[in-house]
Amino acid sequence: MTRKALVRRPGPRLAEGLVTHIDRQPVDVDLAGRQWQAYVAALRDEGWETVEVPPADDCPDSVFVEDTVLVYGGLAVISRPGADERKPETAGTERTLRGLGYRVARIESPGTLDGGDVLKHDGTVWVGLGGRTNQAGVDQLAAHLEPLGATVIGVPLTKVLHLKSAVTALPDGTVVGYEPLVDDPSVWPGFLPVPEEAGSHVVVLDGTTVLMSTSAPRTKELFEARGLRVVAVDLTEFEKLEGCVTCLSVRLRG
Ligand SMILES: NC(=O)NCCC[C@H](N)C(=O)O
Repeated sequence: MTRKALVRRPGPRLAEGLVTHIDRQPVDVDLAGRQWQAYVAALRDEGWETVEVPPADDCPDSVFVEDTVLVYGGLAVISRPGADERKPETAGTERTLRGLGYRVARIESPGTLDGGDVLKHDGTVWVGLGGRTNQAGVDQLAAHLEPLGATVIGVPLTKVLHLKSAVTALPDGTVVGYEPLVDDPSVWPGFLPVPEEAGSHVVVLDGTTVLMSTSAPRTKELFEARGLRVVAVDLTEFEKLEGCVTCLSVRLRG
């Protein structure tokens, strides 16, 4: 299996990125650049080839490349971000994925969808319906993915920015989240509560390894006790903008 990850380097306006559910804190753009380099290095060290999407420096939030697309098998569904400021970010992602040979579909108006609202595991696709993604966006995504065998399920989301700000899945499919921020944990049988908000966010690197933030040391121990290997990176400057470990890349498992 080839493992590639799309990334997009942070632009000079990063500190102006959107904040919705948390208070704005000053972002150190130089430190963010170093944290991004370390994130990319961690992916490479774990055997992922990283592919840079061309910068979109007019868009402060462009580093959060996950929001611009949803990839399922050989299909790239280009998103239509719920925040108008972020809509121009999708063009570069589309060019890059076409260049890699992906078929392309698009979420069209009046639909909106952010990639961060989409959690996939084993043919099931949960989509957070809240601030950034609307029902038309979910319906369009379902129309694109159901012919490929996926089951698409809309999930209410009110407490955080994106579904994957609340929950992600471990390699075995166990959905993890910080309960105070999850609207309805009963959506996922076997839901595993974690003790820290940043512990909700994992990127699956392989069948036994996850990437997560150093901001969740107790959750790291919990995952290690379950037999997982955890690679941890500092993401403080992106966390100040409601970003997390998932949103800085798009994982392509070819
Ligand atoms: N998928 C993600 O979790 N994306 C984070 C996006 C954060 C950005 N400041 C935004 O509000 O759109």
